[in-house]
Amino acid sequence: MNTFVVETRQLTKRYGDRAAVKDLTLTVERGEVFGFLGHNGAGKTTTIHMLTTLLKPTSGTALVCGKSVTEQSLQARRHIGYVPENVRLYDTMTARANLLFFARLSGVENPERRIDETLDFLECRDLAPRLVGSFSKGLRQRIGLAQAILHRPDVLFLDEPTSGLDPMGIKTLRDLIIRLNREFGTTIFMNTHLISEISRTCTSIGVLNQGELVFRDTIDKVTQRYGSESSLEELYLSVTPVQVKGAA
Ligand SMILES: Nc1ncnc2c1ncn2[C@@H]1O[C@H](COP(=O)(O)OP(=O)(O)OP(=O)(O)O)[C@@H](O)[C@H]1O
Repeated sequence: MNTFVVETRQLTKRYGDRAAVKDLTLTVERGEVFGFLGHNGAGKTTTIHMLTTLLKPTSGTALVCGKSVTEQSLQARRHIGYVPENVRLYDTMTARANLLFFARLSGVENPERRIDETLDFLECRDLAPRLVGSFSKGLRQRIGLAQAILHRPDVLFLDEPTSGLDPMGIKTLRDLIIRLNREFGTTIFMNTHLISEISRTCTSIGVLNQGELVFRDTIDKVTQRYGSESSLEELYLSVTPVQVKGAA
């Protein structure tokens, strides 16, 4: 049986004559916590948008749980949860009303019960009656995460999930991601530019540089070969050389 949850072949997105993502061939296996690392503008968000069916690739193919994100986007979406960098919620509604709205949109059965179970899992049932407009970034993120897993997706995509969070918020989110992976078996695909997050949370890593995949391995192998977190940083910098504008 094919164990790949994400499988891309020469996936490319061009804007004019510039490739934001170029010939990306990548697989992520079921159960992995995959960290997708790269400088600002490397093409990480563009990749996630293509994989979550939000953006049409220029060329190449991408399957999520065996479903093409272009030809079978509705089927693919059933397997996908997505937490964008800035979670979009209705500020004038309570957390529960937001979740009910999304649960009904995605056809979740017994939505009230599922919302309670999800909020309990995320240890934030107390947020349910509160207006989302009053929430800190960390609490919005938590409700965004609840929304993304209401339908129990096979794979959860997170775009820079720790951006703007304080150290406690980062730790809470990290623990939740790890629990989600261990207890629900959810495969995680996480964009980040924080090497510390990769080494603490991920089981495997891919590095994107100027739209191209320049490194892919498991964290175990990386640690065996390169040792500590500072060596991981050296590895990252060595595969993502800074391009100086105007240089030959
Ligand atoms: N709609 C668009 N039109 C033109 N260029 C775009 C568009 N969206 C993204 N790009 C360009 O594509 C490249 C990749 O952008 P992307 O947002 O995917 O990078 P990223 O790795 O997610 O960066 P960051 O960490 O800053 O979010 C950048 O050069 C960006 O300017």
